[in-house]
Amino acid sequence: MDHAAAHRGNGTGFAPPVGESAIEAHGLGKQYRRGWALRDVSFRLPAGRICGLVGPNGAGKSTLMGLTTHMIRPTTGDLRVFGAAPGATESVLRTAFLTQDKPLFRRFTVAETLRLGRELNPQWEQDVAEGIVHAGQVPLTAKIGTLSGGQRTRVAFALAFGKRPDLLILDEPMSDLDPLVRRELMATLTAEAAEHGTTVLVSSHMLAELEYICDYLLVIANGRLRLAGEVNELRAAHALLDIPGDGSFPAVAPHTVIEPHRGEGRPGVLVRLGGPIAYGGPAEPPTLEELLLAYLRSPDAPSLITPSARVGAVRDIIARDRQKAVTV
Ligand SMILES: Nc1ncnc2c1ncn2[C@@H]1O[C@H](COP(=O)(O)OP(=O)(O)OP(=O)(O)O)[C@@H](O)[C@H]1O
Repeated sequence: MDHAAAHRGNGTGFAPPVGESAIEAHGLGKQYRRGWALRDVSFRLPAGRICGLVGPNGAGKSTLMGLTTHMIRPTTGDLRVFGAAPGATESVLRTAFLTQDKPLFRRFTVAETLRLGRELNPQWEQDVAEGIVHAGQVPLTAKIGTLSGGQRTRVAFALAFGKRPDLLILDEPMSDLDPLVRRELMATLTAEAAEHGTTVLVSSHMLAELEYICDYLLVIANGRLRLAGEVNELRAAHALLDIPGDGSFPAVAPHTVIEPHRGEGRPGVLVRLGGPIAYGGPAEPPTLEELLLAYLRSPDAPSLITPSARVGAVRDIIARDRQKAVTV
């Protein structure tokens, strides 16, 4: 699923060409009194991708989203949204952020909430926002405070989509939705993203659902980046082999064992491939869920960043910015 191919911008005049970075982080870190929430994180998220952000509780996912939306300032490093600082007007206009707590004014009606969205956002699309609200039979006259948690989430989704952002950031958006509504809103998400080339960064603990919507992936554990890149490339870089997981089997030599004992019925050992598979037994690519579970269970596994997710050295970025400043 390459949403970049479908990109046609949002009429803001900021439409990213194919190949542009939606997010670029260089040596990004955030330190609190208790320690580092995020440390030395460098990656790029190409525009037009739907990217899952995965990691255990406390891994640093919300911190990364907060840094991307200028709600948190970095301790080290640098982050750009479509080439601009997160607090710059260009980035703010192009980004919508749906937080875990989805703050809405409880005394406003749904219609008033959407009106506020329209007044605050120059690119507002009332039809899109109302369509999402109507699909859930949420009355426009109802006060936000009287809605169920799931209905409030739907209104928050309508606000985020109505803004018609180039970058949509969703922090565990689906956790309070019933399975049917989750499916419906995921279908809305993928259809909107494909039609408008929206880049989506979505954090979730629901691994099977991420498989359904994501074509790109960032995995964080203990504040550090473990995996980054296209789902297909990351899956293809691994295999499930039917060998002993203790490294005693000679064929494991060029490969790195990520998880030795999965115990889930499929061939036993998940390896990162280091060369051709040189044994006659079964070798299957892992599903996205199997890959994610293996990395979540093995937080010390070496990191893997595919070429499209790699960034240049910070000095290249500084040189590029200087060049921009000269040519503008
Ligand atoms: N304002 C803060 N002050 C101090 N520590 C913080 C603050 N915010 C986050 N942290 C710490 O930073 C680390 C990363 O937290 P973060 O909320 O980014 O994790 P997360 O991956 O989003 O977790 P979850 O899946 O539980 O939502 C945690 O150890 C957390 O306790």
